[in-house]
Amino acid sequence: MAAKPKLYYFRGRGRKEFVLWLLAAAGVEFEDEFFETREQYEKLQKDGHLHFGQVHLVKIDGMVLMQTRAILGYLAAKCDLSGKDLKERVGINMYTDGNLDLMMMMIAVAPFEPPNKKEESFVLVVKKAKTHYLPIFEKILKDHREDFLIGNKFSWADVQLLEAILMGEELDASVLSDFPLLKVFKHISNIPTIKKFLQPGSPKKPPRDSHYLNFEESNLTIKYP
Ligand SMILES: N[C@@H](CCC(=O)N[C@@H](CS)C(=O)NCC(=O)O)C(=O)O
Repeated sequence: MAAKPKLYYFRGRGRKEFVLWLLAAAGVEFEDEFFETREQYEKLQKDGHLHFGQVHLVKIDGMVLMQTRAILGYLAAKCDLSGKDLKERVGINMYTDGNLDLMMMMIAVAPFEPPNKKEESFVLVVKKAKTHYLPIFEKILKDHREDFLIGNKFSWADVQLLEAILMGEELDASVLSDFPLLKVFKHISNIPTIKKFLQPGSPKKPPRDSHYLNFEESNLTIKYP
């Protein structure tokens, strides 16, 4: 990759996290820019950079990219993590899209519930993960009989599944207890690029804390379609 991609987002775990994971797993260096104030974000809007008025935004290869799935699709293809042909690519897209639904509940829905509903919402997300999403991925691995979700090569679908598993374990350490194949799959966290990303001090963001939530709630018109 020629120049380093530059990522623009708020300081905290959100949609950009998926992009961070993908680039980190691919071993691509990037620059991580944060907005600390509403004004910095509005400046991007005023300068006409945000087509749909929202972030995140990635500058790469002379382009300014927006929209999570589009950005991820481009980066995955560029980093050779999107399968060997169109059939593998559409399989990867199906798995990653399904998985994004789960992760969005964890990072963009439950944390923003009012205090009296937050805990209940996290419990519900964990339940959904255990009863719906993880059984699906367990079955995919069982039927596919490979170390990876698609083909026999590490792909963007694997990166995202590991991300979702670790996010789930932050909420419930025993989330994988009924999923033996997912437990084995989790060993991909030993891939050197991923291992590095999981070390303290990497660009990986912690779950949204109350300070960051307060910032978002008072500064942003958060819309999560
Ligand atoms: N469809 C867009 C949604 C982007 C989005 O909802 N961005 C939020 C942060 S995750 C945002 O910019 N919120 C600020 C606002 O709307 O004022 C994508 O996938 O990138």
